[in-house]
Amino acid sequence: MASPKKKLQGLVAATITPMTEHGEINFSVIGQYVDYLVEEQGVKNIFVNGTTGEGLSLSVSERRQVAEAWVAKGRNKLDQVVIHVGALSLKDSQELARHAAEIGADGIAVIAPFFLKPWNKDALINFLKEVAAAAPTLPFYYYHIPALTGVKIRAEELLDGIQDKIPTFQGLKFSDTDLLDFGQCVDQNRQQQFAFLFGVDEQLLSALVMGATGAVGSTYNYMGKKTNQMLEAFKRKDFSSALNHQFCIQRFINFVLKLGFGVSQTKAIMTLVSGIPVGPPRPPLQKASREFIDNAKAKLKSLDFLSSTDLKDGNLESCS
Ligand SMILES: CC(=O)N[C@@H]([C@@H](O)[C@H](O)[C@H](O)CO)[C@@H](O)CC(=O)C(=O)O
Repeated sequence: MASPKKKLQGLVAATITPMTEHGEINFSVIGQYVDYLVEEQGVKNIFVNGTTGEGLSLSVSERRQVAEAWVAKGRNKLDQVVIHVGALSLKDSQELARHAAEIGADGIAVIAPFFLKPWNKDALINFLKEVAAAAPTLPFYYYHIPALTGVKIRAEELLDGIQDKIPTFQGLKFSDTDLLDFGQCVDQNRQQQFAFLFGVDEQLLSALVMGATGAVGSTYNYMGKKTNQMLEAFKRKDFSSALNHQFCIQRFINFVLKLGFGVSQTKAIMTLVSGIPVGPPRPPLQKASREFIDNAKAKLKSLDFLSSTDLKDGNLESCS
């Protein structure tokens, strides 16, 4: 059975795939991006080619190159690099899984195929098992994101007996708000050393109470430091501080969600906060609007998430 160097825990940034204005992948900023995550955000684990990374909008060849770049630039800097290898074609998924093992990634994750869908647990397990078998030395994570895949099989049901079918299974990335399902995954698998990674950043504190061992998300790219403060407060059982941090994070996410928030807006915010030009998204997604960027910038400033001191004085909303 695959056993990772150490259990995947803490924050995992769902990396953005940097692109040029012409829609090509901008590999040249990936080294700078790794340094920014580690040095400025205190985030040492990454999840590559997932939702935020527009993995399903890249060709297989691009996905291989992106995975290679993150593994190479992250060497001796990052703790773990997990590659999302889910695809509609089992063959593509297996190729990407094999490739992740060849390049020395630390794990692979797979979403449910979402066009011709598996309609029951056995069909989904069968697909996942075939992908996992292509990389028998790598820890395998199931990426549960029913709102995007449309595959509603409960994670609790899927996890029941999963290691008998997929011996490399090491954990769950749970991107859903059903805390009953999440809690039951934790409760019913207490004897296992699985990683339970929550994927709804604005609700992470609730998931920590429910037993999450870590979190994968888009906002850890630029709010990792703030979220780490929440994790530290939770660890030392300072729940009042932890809640203040979560509320602060919620103030920002709630604000942008109301404006319309997705991968395009994540890319714009990352460029704004980090100064790393991660570029526009690839069609069918469209660039974030100027109006969104201006509003998000003002909100980030008012919450002290930007280094600028412009609006600091007398600002009641500040989270610092
Ligand atoms: C639907 C979606 O994109 N969810 C994000 C969250 O981090 C999300 O952006 C955040 O909670 C704000 O709503 C992650 O779960 C996605 C993710 O981890 C990934 O990019 O693979």
